[in-house]
Amino acid sequence: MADMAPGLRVAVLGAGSWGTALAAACARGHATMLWARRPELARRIADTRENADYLPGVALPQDLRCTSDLDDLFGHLSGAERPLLILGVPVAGMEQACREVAAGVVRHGMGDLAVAWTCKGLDADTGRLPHAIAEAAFAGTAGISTGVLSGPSFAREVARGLPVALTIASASAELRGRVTEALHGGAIRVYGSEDIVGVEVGGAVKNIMAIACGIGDGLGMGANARAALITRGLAEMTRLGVALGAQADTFSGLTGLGDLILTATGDLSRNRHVGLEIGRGRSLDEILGDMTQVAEGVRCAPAVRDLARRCGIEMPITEAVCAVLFDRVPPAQAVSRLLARDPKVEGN
Ligand SMILES: NC(=O)c1ccc[n+]([C@@H]2O[C@H](COP(=O)([O-])OP(=O)(O)OC[C@H]3O[C@@H](n4cnc5c(N)ncnc54)[C@H](O)[C@@H]3O)[C@@H](O)[C@H]2O)c1
Ligand SMILES: O=P(O)(O)OC[C@H](O)CO
Repeated sequence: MADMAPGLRVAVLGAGSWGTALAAACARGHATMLWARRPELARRIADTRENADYLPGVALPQDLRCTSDLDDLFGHLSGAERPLLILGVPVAGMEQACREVAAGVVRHGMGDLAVAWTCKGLDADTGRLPHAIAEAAFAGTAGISTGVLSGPSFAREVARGLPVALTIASASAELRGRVTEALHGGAIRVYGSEDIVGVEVGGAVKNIMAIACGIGDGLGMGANARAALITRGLAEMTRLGVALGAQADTFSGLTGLGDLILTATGDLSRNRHVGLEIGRGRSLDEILGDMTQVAEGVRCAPAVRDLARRCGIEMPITEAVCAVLFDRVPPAQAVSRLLARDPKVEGN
């Protein structure tokens, strides 16, 4: 196919709901290849033009190529003037994906590759943000520039061509330019940022707040409680982010408040769904057992809580979510504990 921007070629690693939606969006203007971990899924997508496991009912562009062979993916990218690789894997797959990327770059002798990840969370074992995982995995491999793509975006809506605004954060203007060219246009707007830490902290913490709001709604706590959780959740997110070096105003943008509102109130959210079901009285094991897609906030909540404790940052809603999910504290009791905290000055 003819590229709208000659020289830009895109690959997406990870054929879950978000990777598939992004690959479909990129394929409308640029030569794009999607990599699925399971060969059987890659074959089915190529044959049927549908990812029935993750985006059933969505017709994928005819031009989108699909593979399960990483060498196909790097072959597709390595001949390009301006190659862009988008990582569509969850945070649990980030380290392995980055290692595969570093090995592929070396194997294919690539001197330039822009890599943008899309996961929203932090490493459940180490508390590292995604950029720290990438930095470690890419150390010693020349030519890789990096960034994080985030913002309020349900995959299913993007796949249907509904309007969305995203943010690409990177120190590299060239990388921000490639991601913008790959996605901006039609129903998609892409904004740039240099605040990688702020964008990553927003993405990780909003999932926990969506679980909290889901719990509140599942308990029937009402709209006032939901607004309070969103607002105080934003305060928690901002405190942690600023302590880690983020800019405070990033949290009033798309990847902070924007994504928090979407995920905490939108019923397409998997994290909100977990909270709703907990509030209605189901157990976490039962809920997760019924889900085929990832709810990043569940694994991420204890890591955020522990990181905040190490930084001396108060995150009472995050603490409450962890207590309900993992310490068997009844949701109503966790709410009572939150309400019983000492009065304080707003803004702190
Ligand atoms: N779905 C959305 O609306 C959306 C939007 C923006 C960002 N995100 C973020 O994108 C990331 C991916 O989410 P998703 O919605 O596509 O998830 P998903 O559950 O739909 O799909 C996950 C994909 O990653 C693969 N995967 C799972 N664990 C893996 C591992 N350990 N190593 C390699 N691959 C692995 C799965 O096979 C699957 O292809 C998450 O961090 C999510 O928060 C999702
Ligand atoms: O379904 P969730 O809760 O993972 O949210 C999806 C996106 O992150 C919303 O921006």
